[in-house]
Amino acid sequence: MLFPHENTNDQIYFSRYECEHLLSSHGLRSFELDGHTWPSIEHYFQAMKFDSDVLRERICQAPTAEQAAKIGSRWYRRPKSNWSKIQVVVMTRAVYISAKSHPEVAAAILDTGEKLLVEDDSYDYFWGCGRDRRGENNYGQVIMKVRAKLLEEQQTASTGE
Ligand SMILES: Nc1c(N[C@@H]2O[C@H](COP(=O)(O)O)[C@@H](O)[C@H]2O)[nH]c(=O)[nH]c1=O
Repeated sequence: MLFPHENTNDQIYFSRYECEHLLSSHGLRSFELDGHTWPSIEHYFQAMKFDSDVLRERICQAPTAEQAAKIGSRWYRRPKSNWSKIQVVVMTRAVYISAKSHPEVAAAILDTGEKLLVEDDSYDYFWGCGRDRRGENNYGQVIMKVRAKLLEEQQTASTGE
């Protein structure tokens, strides 16, 4: 059986929905960004789909990331027109700021070393790897991008540059 996650020496499979996992976007670890306090990465990401302050505020107030995702779901309302172009950058910002606000998140990301990080979602071929593992894995890519930046910052700090 392929699922659940197959972790090996060089790859880590994880789910962004597992709130307790430090690489998850659903964990309730608040951070400040763009003048608001966001309860989770998912809250910020969903709110940024829309220009309406009312809708953003509603998403920000959702008690769980799952509820924030439901309000922002493309099944209910269409995101702003440039969303598909900016969504990965928005997610990257949220993951980076979350890591800078929560040392345990930064440590968990850095702890993955050079391993390939794969968001394990049978249904999502965009953020995850999809059922056949051929998906784009954009969420895994985002975490790896943030990991490279955190590592660079750590190395700069230790060499005193
Ligand atoms: N964002 C995206 C997809 N996202 C799909 O829609 C679901 C909700 O998306 P999101 O709002 O991004 O979390 C997500 O779980 C995934 O299945 N799919 C695609 O082909 N292309 C995209 O650009």
